[in-house]
Amino acid sequence: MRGEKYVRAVSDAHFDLAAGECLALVGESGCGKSVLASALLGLLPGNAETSGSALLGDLDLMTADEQTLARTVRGRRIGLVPQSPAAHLTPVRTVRSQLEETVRELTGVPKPRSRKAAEAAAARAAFPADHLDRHPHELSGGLAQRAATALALIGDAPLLLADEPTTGLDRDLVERTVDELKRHTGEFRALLMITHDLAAAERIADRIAVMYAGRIVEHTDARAFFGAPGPRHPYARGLLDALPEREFTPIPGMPPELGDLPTGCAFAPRCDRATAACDVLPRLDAGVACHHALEAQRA
Ligand SMILES: Nc1ncnc2c1ncn2[C@@H]1O[C@H](COP(=O)(O)OP(=O)(O)OP(=O)(O)O)[C@@H](O)[C@H]1O
Ligand code: NI
Repeated sequence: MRGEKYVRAVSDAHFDLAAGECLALVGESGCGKSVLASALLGLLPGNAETSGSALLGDLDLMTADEQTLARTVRGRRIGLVPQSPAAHLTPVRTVRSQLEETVRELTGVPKPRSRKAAEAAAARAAFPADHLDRHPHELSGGLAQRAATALALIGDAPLLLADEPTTGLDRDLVERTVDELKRHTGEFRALLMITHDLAAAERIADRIAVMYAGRIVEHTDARAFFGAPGPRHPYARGLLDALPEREFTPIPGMPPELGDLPTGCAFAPRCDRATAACDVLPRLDAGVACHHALEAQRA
């Protein structure tokens, strides 16, 4: 940023994802979820700096050049359901023409047959056929979301990256959309779903990674997280307890500024279990980045 200032949007993120698996990445607004997704696709803004590696098969996405990413990765090896579909769709062209072009480009279906294939792609994402000839600005948020999902599924990519794929959708459509993503993932593809919607995550995720202030603070089996023994990190527990169908108690305070993070645990100022030990940054160990949670586990 200007004036030699740095924003640490994502730090020490580490996870793997196998074919047939769904990992849900959850955490509140601004914690770094979309930055992580953009980094995997080589779509970070020009001033961003990255280090580390992200292997997709043998290809390191962090060091791959733009041509490789553009020609072989985006759409083909990683399908993206973008966070802001209205901004992602081309404003001056109809949904139909964008779907048809994507079908021809990614699947090699020739022009005469691309119309039918585009309609099938729309139907997969529950995008209504009678809206295909509309432009993006003529769509509601939920319809733009479905158009973006339809586009993301066309390339049959082995990894699907869905950034808030259910924003703006009603509950039954949320369920329908995540079920379709899960069905599409099947045995042979992997799904990384970024979401605020813990109910959607519970419905389809095998594993949950909880992010706070740019770090993954808990990474665990979804069944253990939503059922027993439940979340172990105090922040993750707070997220679940904040749900209306649970205790409906919000986490007090606000997340920190990522440009001005404490050296220790970033959640400590909001945590009722914080002690002097939390001045030392807890690393993710046995799936949780909290000194107290680890202690409780060892006891
Ligand atoms: N282009 C940018 N320039 C500077 N800082 C940025 C930029 N994009 C993101 N950030 C920083 O990275 C942080 C994480 O942003 P990100 O979009 O990943 O959050 P998120 O977890 O996806 O939130 P949301 O749930 O609202 O989409 C932001 O809080 C912001 O400080
Ligand atoms: Ni985001």
